[in-house]
Amino acid sequence: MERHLYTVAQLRAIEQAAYAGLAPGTLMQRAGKAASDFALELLGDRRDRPVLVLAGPGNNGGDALEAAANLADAGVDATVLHLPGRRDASTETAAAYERARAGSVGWIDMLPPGAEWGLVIDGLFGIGLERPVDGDYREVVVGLETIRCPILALDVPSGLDADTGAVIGPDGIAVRATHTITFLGDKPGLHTADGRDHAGQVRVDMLGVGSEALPRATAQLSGLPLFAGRFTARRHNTHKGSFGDVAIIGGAHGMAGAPVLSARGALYAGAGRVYVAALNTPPGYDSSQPEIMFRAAEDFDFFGRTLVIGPGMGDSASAIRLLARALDSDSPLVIDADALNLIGASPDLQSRLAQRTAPAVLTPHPLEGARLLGMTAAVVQSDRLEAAREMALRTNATVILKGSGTVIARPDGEVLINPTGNAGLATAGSGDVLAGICGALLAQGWTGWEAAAAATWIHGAAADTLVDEGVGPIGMTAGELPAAVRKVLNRLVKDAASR
Ligand SMILES: NC(=O)C1=CN([C@@H]2O[C@H](COP(=O)(O)OP(=O)(O)OC[C@H]3O[C@@H](n4cnc5c(N)ncnc54)[C@H](O)[C@@H]3O)[C@@H](O)[C@H]2O)[C@@H](O)CC1
Ligand SMILES: Nc1ncnc2c1ncn2[C@@H]1O[C@H](COP(=O)(O)OP(=O)(O)O)[C@@H](O)[C@H]1O
Ligand SMILES: [K+]
Repeated sequence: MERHLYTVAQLRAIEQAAYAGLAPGTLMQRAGKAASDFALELLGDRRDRPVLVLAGPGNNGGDALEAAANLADAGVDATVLHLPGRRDASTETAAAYERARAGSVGWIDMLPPGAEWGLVIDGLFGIGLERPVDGDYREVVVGLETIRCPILALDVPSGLDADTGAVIGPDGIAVRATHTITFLGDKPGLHTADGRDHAGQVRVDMLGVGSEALPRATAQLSGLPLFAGRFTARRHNTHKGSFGDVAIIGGAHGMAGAPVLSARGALYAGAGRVYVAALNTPPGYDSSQPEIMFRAAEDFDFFGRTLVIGPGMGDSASAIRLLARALDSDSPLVIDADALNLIGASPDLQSRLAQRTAPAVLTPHPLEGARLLGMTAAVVQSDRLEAAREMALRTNATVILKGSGTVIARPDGEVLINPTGNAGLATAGSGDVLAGICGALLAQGWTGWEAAAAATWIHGAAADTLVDEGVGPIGMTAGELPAAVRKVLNRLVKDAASR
């Protein structure tokens, strides 16, 4: 249940249904209690430090007022910066205000410059945000940028769109929280686009609402339960043919490195045999990875092989011919980089792709995705889930829309958001490695959906391991990923065996 991600429309329905069976104010009191408990946990043994509580005009502000009253009752020095707006508050929020007023909470109406806080609680706006944060609200959010203490956002960091993870407005601003406690179900916007930077660590509190009251979520956070069953120990009586052939098709003149990175990704993710089918005259061998076999792409037989097409492939007539041949083949296919751009520009290639029956996984970054959809990258980024769904529907393929909080979509509209990975991956070639890992999993018999979900998760987890070891995020290179991927994979298999 905690993996499920709900839209604002779904959350409103959950909220209404829950409301009907409870005394007025119950949900807000529960939200306030969950928030103050988390705040006390974050303060730890620094409970003597003052806490600033930002309370906005709506029910998110009501949650904040409940939390402030609870903290004051617990002996914490809690100060509320109250920005109630012009509309009347809801009955619950008005009650929360009265409660906070009656207690020992302090009140201010602007951020005192230079004040130091042990914790800030952001209850300006939640899922009711209607427009960019401006005026006094904006001033407060700007003021928070210089405050050095944990910031706990209630429900959603104020200014962030809970559905998309985009900061609202062309020149928008949103609170950058270190932690978010989110109510009645997790939200996609906390995990993709700007979401990861603004939400920090996310905790979900269902406010006592049981899973029977929840609608079916079409989005969820990706994670091991979705594919852990695939991690089985290798049998002894196997050979290289048991683990599939992967061929990377790419490497036009001057771009020979890209398919080699994909090939290493495939090799370290367990493919039995790995080829680079190069468009340009292939090198004899790769001295640092002599296991990779090089062939000329035009003469290469695709039959019985999993293909990763696109890395460093260019847009020559030969590239287009090879792509058409790959699309028409029965081989499982990962389509990356230049191959995506070629498909975006050709209705003929688009229809060949849509007619395939063997698995196809597309791995666009936002600009490649924009070319596929005939829009700008900014529009793709403004709603990554919708863009990925649209691409999957149009191409009849599994789509991995890369970037912070990679979105994986399939044609029936189901989406996953990947929680692993970090900005160390923002370096040339890391996408090539991802395509190779995905190819290796397809070659080992995984479905497109499982391969896409697991490849993305493992790729991100490998990067997280490297950061833990001090190898990044700054200066992490794509070439360092494959060995880390191998470690992650073997650990997963070992963990699965010991369960
Ligand atoms: N209604 C319920 O049953 C519950 C609601 N909860 C909280 O209530 C929140 C939703 O409450 P609301 O629907 O009142 O929405 P919000 O509290 O997010 O904000 C809506 C209010 O802010 C104003 N507003 C929106 N954008 C603005 C902007 N950019 N500048 C200035 N004013 C702006 C609106 O006119 C409205 O008055 C949730 O996020 C959650 O925190 C929780 O207490 C749980 C239960
Ligand atoms: N800031 C980031 N946080 C998490 N993952 C990232 C970030 N930046 C890039 N990535 C990941 O790194 C990879 C980059 O792929 P891509 O843009 O195709 O690069 P290239 O074509 O150079 O290999 C993708 O898997 C993407 O999701
Ligand atoms: K908030």
